[in-house]
Amino acid sequence: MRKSGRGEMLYRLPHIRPGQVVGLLGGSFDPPHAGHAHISREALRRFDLDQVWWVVSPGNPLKSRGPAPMAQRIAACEALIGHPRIHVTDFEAQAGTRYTAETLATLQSACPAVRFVWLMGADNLAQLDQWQDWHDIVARVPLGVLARPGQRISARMSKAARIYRGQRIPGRQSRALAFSDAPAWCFVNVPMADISSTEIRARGDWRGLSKS
Ligand SMILES: Nc1ncnc2c1ncn2[C@@H]1O[C@H](COP(=O)(O)OP(=O)(O)OP(=O)(O)O)[C@@H](O)[C@H]1O
Ligand SMILES: O=C(O)c1ccc[n+]([C@@H]2O[C@H](COP(=O)([O-])O)[C@@H](O)[C@H]2O)c1
Repeated sequence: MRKSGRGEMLYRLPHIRPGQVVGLLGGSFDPPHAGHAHISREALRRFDLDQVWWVVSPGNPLKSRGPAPMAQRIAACEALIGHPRIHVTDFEAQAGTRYTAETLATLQSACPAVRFVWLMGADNLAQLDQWQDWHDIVARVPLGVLARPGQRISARMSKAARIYRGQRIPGRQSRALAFSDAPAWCFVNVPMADISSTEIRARGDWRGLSKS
């Protein structure tokens, strides 16, 4: 990250044109897996996005276990993706943000002409009310929620889903989400990929250098 002549922060970000729509998939990616790639491809199509950015988190504020080093996770994401409209960013490390509300505020001021949608699996919607300033997140960007095995009911019954039930866009209108004013959210019933980073770590297939 550098400063421009006028003192603005200049971040290294994937190339994007004014007016385009970016879906942000925040995650630990410890490690990245086919489920991340699958929901990103589905999100591009179902929410009519121009790009998806994988926002690799320096560390989820709700997880006590530290992830593998950032450089290792970024390299694994880049090796896995192989899609021209899905990109990886270490934006949170550059900006020094950890909480999503802060990340979104910083990103929106860095890219005022870009439309952002926050993407998440259904498990994250179920926990959203525990995130810092979560009402601010919902007020800032539309939320695109993708089905995840075993999480459909908990997501639908979640506090966030109940409080914002009037702002839900039906799945059949998912292509309207990005151009809807926040608060707006949409749950899409995509084919599900039964895979998680936890399972891969448990199998010992990821030589993360993380501390437990
Ligand atoms: N198989 C999947 N189906 C749907 N959503 C998923 C899937 N895997 C990950 N996601 C979503 O991707 C985002 C980033 O997930 P994350 O990097 O934490 O992977 P994870 O597999 O959930 O990891 P862990 O098992 O360590 O919690 C989250 O919004 C999560 O809900
Ligand atoms: O802002 C918060 O309080 C917050 C709490 C939990 C998770 N998040 C974000 O949610 C995304 C998914 O996290 P994870 O670890 O489940 O992959 C990632 O971008 C985290 O930074 C954010």
